[in-house]
Order: sequence, then structure tokens, then C-alpha cells
Amino acid sequence: MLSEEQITALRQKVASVIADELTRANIDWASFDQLAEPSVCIKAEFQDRSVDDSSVEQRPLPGLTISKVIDLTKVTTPRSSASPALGGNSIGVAENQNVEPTSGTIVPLSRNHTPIASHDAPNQVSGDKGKHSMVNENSNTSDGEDNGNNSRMAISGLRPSRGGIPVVEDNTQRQMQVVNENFPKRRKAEAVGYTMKPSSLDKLVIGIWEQLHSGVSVDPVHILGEFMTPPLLRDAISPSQDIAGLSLSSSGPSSASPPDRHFNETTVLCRKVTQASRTCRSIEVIVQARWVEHFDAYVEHLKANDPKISVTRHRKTVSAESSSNFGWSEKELRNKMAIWRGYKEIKDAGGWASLVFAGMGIYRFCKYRIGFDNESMQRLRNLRPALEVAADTMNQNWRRLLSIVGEPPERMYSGHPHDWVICLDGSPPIQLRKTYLQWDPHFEYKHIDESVIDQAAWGYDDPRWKPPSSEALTRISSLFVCQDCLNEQSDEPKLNCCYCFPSLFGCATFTPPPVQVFRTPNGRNNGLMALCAFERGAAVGEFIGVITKGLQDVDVMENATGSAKYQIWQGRQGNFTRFVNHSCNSNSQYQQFTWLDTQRIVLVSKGIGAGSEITVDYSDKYWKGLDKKCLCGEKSSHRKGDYY
Ligand SMILES: C[S@@+](CC[C@H](N)C(=O)[O-])C[C@H]1O[C@@H](n2cnc3c(N)ncnc32)[C@H](O)[C@@H]1O
Repeated sequence: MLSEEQITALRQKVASVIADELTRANIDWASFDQLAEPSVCIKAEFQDRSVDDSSVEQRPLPGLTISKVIDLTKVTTPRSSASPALGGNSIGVAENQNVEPTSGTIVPLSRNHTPIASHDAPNQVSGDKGKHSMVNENSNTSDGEDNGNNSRMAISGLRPSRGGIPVVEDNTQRQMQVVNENFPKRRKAEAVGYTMKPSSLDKLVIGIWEQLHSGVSVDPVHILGEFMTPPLLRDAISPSQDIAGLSLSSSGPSSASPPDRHFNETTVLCRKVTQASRTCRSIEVIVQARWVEHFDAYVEHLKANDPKISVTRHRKTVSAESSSNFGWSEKELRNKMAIWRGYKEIKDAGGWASLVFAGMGIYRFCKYRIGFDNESMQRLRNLRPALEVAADTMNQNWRRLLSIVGEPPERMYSGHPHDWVICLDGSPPIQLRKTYLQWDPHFEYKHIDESVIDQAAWGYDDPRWKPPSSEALTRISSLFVCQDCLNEQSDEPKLNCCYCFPSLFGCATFTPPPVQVFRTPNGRNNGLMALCAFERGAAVGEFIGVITKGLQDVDVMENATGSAKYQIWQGRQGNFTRFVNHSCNSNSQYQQFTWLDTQRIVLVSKGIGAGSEITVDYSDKYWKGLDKKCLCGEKSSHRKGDYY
């Protein structure tokens, strides 16, 4: 019995031999042009060569023969290289269907899957009846459409999915669809929470969200002790050193550091200085805001002690004393104080987090004071809990900065950012689980970044596995080729060349998506809000959950590769896409995308404004026969007749 590693090595060997043979063969590639529908026939037989008798024909081992005709039409016919993102004809679903390759593929694949603990298995969770289900019926869901290409065991590190496709009736309600068409024209989505038109306060607030979600760390540790180490730039490039780092001085090349070390050390130093500077900037504004408070308190104190003198007079006295301490003219101090007072007002409304995470725009905002009206400040007040949840859960040490101004350093909100549900009226955030207890007293939700395979349903197989496209066959050096842009895909950022959804796949930095779970005001329980704008075509996130099958009457996304139907269940674990509500005029849609030969479902923006609720169209099928009314409120709803 061969081990899994041996089988993988065997596959790789076979693949590379075929590739070598193709290179060696004197193929007139130019004449491919003349073939209307080119195909290649690959035959491989595993034989026992130990059979001595040359007169006996070597027989192939039963069951281990590959014989496949591979359609190359798509390889030789130029395709659009546009991203699967919006705006082109290259929307993933349709493209992916057409390039469904055969089992004659030679790309080895081995992916590890995290099995879910049996107690997490949705099959074993009862009491979830009456939840919703979503379906993608745009892929090759029919077994018959597979053209008999199920025999993929010979070429993939994954074992083929088992049979036993669950019986899920076609007319099951609550099934959502992945869109398989160009985007419809749509009008601008209306913001439900904080309308952030790009001006004054809106810009400031968007800047705060961007800072919060950029992964920036404001921690006093960045300025305390970081620079106590020996000077990092002691080997700075001097005029006597050439740019390649080779010393031209008499001490010779041995004393010089190589350029890569210079570069790496400078990168570290630069990062530290940038972090420290960012942290100092935050400290600066909070201290200045606090200074204004102390200034006002001092004036009040003087007034209380000497009520006969006017407040203006007392203020002048304190200003004079301060300008002398700062070493500025009184006018200079007045100008600066006006800006610092702005910081204080922002802090009073939006809390300390709004100051600490404000971008550079806060200076301009406070200098010109455009938008410092009551309405704007009320909006900031409503935002405060949301900002604090995001700051506490994504930047655990930010409150330590506050001890400089005598505020408690303990965070108020712990856990995952989406463990908290924000209220639009500024009332305190609610724990996520509490918003579901009325339906399920034991509700818990585990936030995960990668889908997990329900082992009880699929063993160690991933039913989302898709055989690589025929393009992949022509580019043997690339292990994984994007079926949309045809570039090489890799989890290793240095190797990856596919930028279809760079915020999700193949790029170095993954920052938390700027979204927050919020309480809908009109009976839809929770929803998902975009804190920053998502450009049309940008990925909001991947639909993550438990890959399972056979669930009925619970919320699932249904999808299929050529040979396997599967469901993604978000009832107990998943990501924020679980909170996306339906709209008949949605501002996002689900699209299929294949990453490393594994099918994914990506929530893609159709143009989402900062502060808007993120919505998708669940499809008619989802609502069919469902005892619920659509509350999206869209007048233009094609379900208007049904639900209003
Ligand atoms: C995937 S969940 C979305 C998140 C959900 N609102 C929550 O709080 O968990 C789908 C469910 O949300 C509710 N929902 C979503 N969109 C809705 C809409 N337009 N009108 C009414 N209910 C909606 C329905 O109960 C639906 O079954």
C-alpha cells in the first residue's frame, strides 16, 4: 500500500515526465492555429515491467489507466484577461464553467484541511430548523454534466469526493444564488447609518476607520525602549562605499555589510520610526485635547476664587502664563489652542479612540472647523461605541496611551470585532450571542478565516476542489493558474501573480475588512455595514463557513463543482458574510472564484458607499414559499407585489 506522500511523488513524477516529453517532442506549435477545435489525447498506462517474457504483452494494471481527450479550444482561443471582478465579461461563474477540465490533468495538489471537531459538526446540531439556505446553482451542478470526469484520483493530492450527494429538493426555499451575469445598472445605495459623503466630518470619520483597519499599532511600547538598541545605521553607506555595498575604503570589502543587510536593517528602523511617529502623533493630540480641558478648568478655578474679574480677563491671564511657558506669542498660542479645542470637541463626541486613530486630516478639520455643527457632533456621538469596539478588539493596547492623560488603560470590549453588534443610535454595543438567544438559548458563534471541512460529510476531501484548467497544462512550471486572469496563483506573495482579489488571496498583508455588524432598525435583526467605501469590483470578503452536505431547512449556501454538490453552513462558525441581508436592489453579489484549484465564493461590491449597509440579492428561490416578508424597503423591488 503506497503512502499518501508516495502517491503524490508518483503523480509529480508522471506530470513532469509528460511535461518533458512535450518539450522534447518536435511539435509544430504554429500549426495549432489551423485546428478549429484542438484537443490532445493523453494516454497513460501503469505497467508491470518485471514481466520477463517479452512475448507476453505487458498488461496495464486494472483501474489505473488514464485515457482522456482534453479540449484545448480555450487555450488557443484568446480570452479576456480581465479580472473576475466587476465590469467585464469575465465574471467567474460563466468562465469557470467553460474551462472545466478533464481528469487528464497533471497538476498535483495537496491541501490541508482542518477537520472540524465532531461536536461542531452541523449534522449533529439540532434545533436550527427554520433558518435560511442559499444556493449557487450556476455551476455545473448536474452529475451528468461532468462528462464522466469523476476519475480525478490519479492526478490530485485530494482524494475524489465520495458519492452520496445529498438529496436537496430543487424547490427548497431559502436558497440564494451566485450571480452569473453582468451587473445591472443600479442607483446609489443609501446609507443606513452614518452618511459619509466625502466632506469634512465624513472624511475625518472615514480616515479614522481606515486607520483602525490598516493594522496600525498605537502602543506606547513603540516609543519606550525601542531605540535603546545600538544604532542600526552604523554601517550607513558612505561616499567611500559604492551602491553595491562593496567598500572602496582601505579597510576592504570584508568590513562592509552587504546591501541586503543594509536594506533589511533600514527597513526595521524605518518601520520603528514610522510606528513611533504615528504613536507620538496620537499622544500629541490627546495631550493637547487634555491641556485645553485643564486650561478651562484653571480659568474656572480663578473665576471661582475671584468672581469680580470677568472670565475673559481670567482667560487672558492664563493665556499669558501659558504662552510664556510654551515660548510662543499669545497669538501663536491662540491659533494653536483653537485647533486643540477642536481635538477636545472631537474627543467629547467620538471618544478618545476618534482622536487616537484620526489620520492627518484631523488637523485641517480642526483648523478650518468646517462641519463642526451640532448634527455632525451628534453623528460622532452615535459612532463612539462603534469606534471603541473596533479599537479595543483590533488594537488591544491602544488604551495604554490614555494613561498619559490619566484615563483608565483597560479595554472595554474584548474578543473578535464581530462579537459585538453596534447600535446606530449610539447606545451601547450588544454581545452578538445575545441577539440570537430568543431563537436559540445556546447560540454561540465562532469566527473563522478559512472554511472548514465537515469530516462527517466529506472525510478529508474538499468537495470544492476543481481540476486545473487546460491552461495550467500548458504552463507546467505554474502549479496553480487562475482560471480568470490566467496568471500563476500562490499563497506565497513573492510567487503570486494573480491579483483578481488581492485583499483576499495571494498578497502579503491581510488587514481586517472595514465592516461592522449592526442592529437593523426594521426587524431584520443584524446586518453588515461598510465602514469604508468598497469600489465596484472589490472583494468584500469570502463566504466562509463549514463545508458540508445534506442539510435541510437551515441556512446554507449551496454550490457545486463539476462533480460534487456541497453546502457552506454558517450557523455556528463562519465569517462576517453571515450577517449580509437581502435587498432587491443590492449593492454586492456573490461570485465564484477559484483559488489554488479550490472553488471559493466571494462577496463582490457593486459599489458600496462608506456607512451603507452591505446587501445581496438572495434570489427569488430563497424567498419562495418562505413565511417571511422582505423588509429591504426597496420600492423598485421586483418582489414588491409579493411582499408589500
Ligand atoms: C443570512 S441571514 C442575514 C443576517 C440576519 N439578519 C441575522 O441577524 O442573522 C438571513 C436572514 O436575515 C433576515 N433577512 C435578511 N434580509 C432580509 C430582508 N430583506 N427582509 C427581511 N428579513 C431579512 C431573514 O430572517 C433571513 O432569513
